[in-house]
Amino acid sequence: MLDEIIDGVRADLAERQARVALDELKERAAKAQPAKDGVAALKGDSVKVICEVKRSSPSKGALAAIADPAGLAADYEAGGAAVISVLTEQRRFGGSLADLEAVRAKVDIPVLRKDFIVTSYQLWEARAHGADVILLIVAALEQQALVSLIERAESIGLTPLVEVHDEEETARAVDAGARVIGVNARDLKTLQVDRSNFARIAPEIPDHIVKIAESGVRGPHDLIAYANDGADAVLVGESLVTGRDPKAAVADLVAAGAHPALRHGRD
Ligand SMILES: O=C(O)c1ccccc1NCC(=O)[C@H](O)[C@H](O)COP(=O)(O)O
Repeated sequence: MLDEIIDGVRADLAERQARVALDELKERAAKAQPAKDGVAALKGDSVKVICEVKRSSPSKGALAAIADPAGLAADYEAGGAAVISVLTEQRRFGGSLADLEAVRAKVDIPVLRKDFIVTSYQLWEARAHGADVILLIVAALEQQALVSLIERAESIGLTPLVEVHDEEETARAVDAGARVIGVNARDLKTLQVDRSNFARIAPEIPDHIVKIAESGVRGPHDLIAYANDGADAVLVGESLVTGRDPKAAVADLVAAGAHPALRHGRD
């Protein structure tokens, strides 16, 4: 699945690279408002909530039309989201850089470009379109590429969220210098969600690194379970975009994440 997605990403990327020169992106990035600090947004007494703009997915197909991604992001922000995640991959997730730019223009909190990043060109694209945080998927990158993308992202002000699925990828993320690691519960081969991944892998992540539990959060009970296993933040897509009231759903998650009982061990 990952290879198939990345083949499509590379084809779309080649088309954009033929249209937009790297120097032009760098000029746009220089004019963008300075990147917000993703690490600061994800740390604190409470468990933070990253809310995703997600139209469709390989595992579920169409989820929600989302005619107004910026309006949805504004609802997420009003509900108390710490970061907005915008899927910009087009073929499987129905996203775009235009979505990223619209969301950036609407909200004040950091925005994550969630995509399958394989070259530094995509980092400049992310910055030029207003992203503050970018996703790097360990399974999609050789170690040298991972190290250099983390360094390049940091050098242009982006916070890399480094995504892992198992212990080996976690060791690679730590060695590469990740400051934020996301453990994705969704297996990239079977697309099945196994929430117990986080509890197994979190102890391998050093304390100074921000820990994010990604995928499969259906409501406050899943946030609480992830928090009890050491999550500093959760990343939520499907349950928010398919629910009736995203703002209220985010507020419920944020309230659960702020419960004093979860503070034990986080101070
Ligand atoms: O969502 C998928 O089907 C998927 C398949 C292959 C690679 C990535 C995929 N999703 C990206 C994500 O990581 C999720 O959108 C994100 O963690 C939110 O998950 P959820 O709350 O379960 O929608």
